[in-house]
Amino acid sequence: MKKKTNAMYFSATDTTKKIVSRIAEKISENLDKPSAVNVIDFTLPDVRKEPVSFTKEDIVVVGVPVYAGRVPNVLLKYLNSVKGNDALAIPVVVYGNRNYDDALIELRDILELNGFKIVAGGAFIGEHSFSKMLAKDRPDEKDMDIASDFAIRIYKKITTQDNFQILNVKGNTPYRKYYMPKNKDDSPVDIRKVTPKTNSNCTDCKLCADVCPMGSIDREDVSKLNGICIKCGACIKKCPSQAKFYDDADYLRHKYELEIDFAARSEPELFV
Ligand SMILES: Cc1cc2nc3c(=O)[nH]c(=O)nc-3n(C[C@H](O)[C@H](O)[C@H](O)COP(=O)(O)O)c2cc1C
Repeated sequence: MKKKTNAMYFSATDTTKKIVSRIAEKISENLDKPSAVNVIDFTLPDVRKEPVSFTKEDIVVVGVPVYAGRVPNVLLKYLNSVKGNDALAIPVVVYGNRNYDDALIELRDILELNGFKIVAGGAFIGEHSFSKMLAKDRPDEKDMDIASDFAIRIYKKITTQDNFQILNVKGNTPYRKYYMPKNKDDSPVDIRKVTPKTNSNCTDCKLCADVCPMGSIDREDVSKLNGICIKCGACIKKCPSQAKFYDDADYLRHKYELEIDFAARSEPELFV
């Protein structure tokens, strides 16, 4: 089969990257003439300035993390600009063990509207961006095995079918509103304005500025922000000196509540 496999993802703390890469590699391995997977990692802002288009020879595994139960809104402009031209697509969302709500159905719809044919979709679990406890170290080996089996089912579907009808996935239409955390009085709180602080462990290595998906961390003074913070966790989790942290009371309360309320393990859900 003359198809080219692509892994396309946004992944601030690498959980989405792991799942999407495994699925794409396994599909590619199973093709008659496996070629290296083409990677489009659109985590950093410069990559999102480049136009992307595919052809009907492409299979594209597209992954995003779930933010507030939806596709991260900061990615909508870029995702809407990708041209499918009848390429086959596999939408994948990765969430932090709370819920993926309407993220998968939203990603499916975006890709479909962009001219992709949807073969299958999946929701996987990754360590929560806000926490080192919630879904700790996921995706783990069990998740990766499920991703591999999913890829084999996708490969079989692609090789036995050429007409892809609308794929049913879990989620509501119209989509529900962006999920909002609650404060101690049970009122919704907006944590969008929360920004990371920098402590004296900082060695000024600039890694945080390099990995910020919004390009917001000032390279001259890494304790300053020149743009928005999406709370993606990249600067916090990737800092080699544990110099970045959040101290906002509502944010910390939300993180603690998630760790307690969603401690029970969720499993991936696949739609083929
Ligand atoms: C702003 C924000 C909102 C999030 N909202 C949700 C959510 O609604 N449900 C959930 O289970 N996880 C949520 N998460 C956690 C991420 O979906 C999860 O940790 C994911 O694995 C991160 O992917 P990445 O490692 O590729 O960045 C959220 C994370 C962030 C940063």
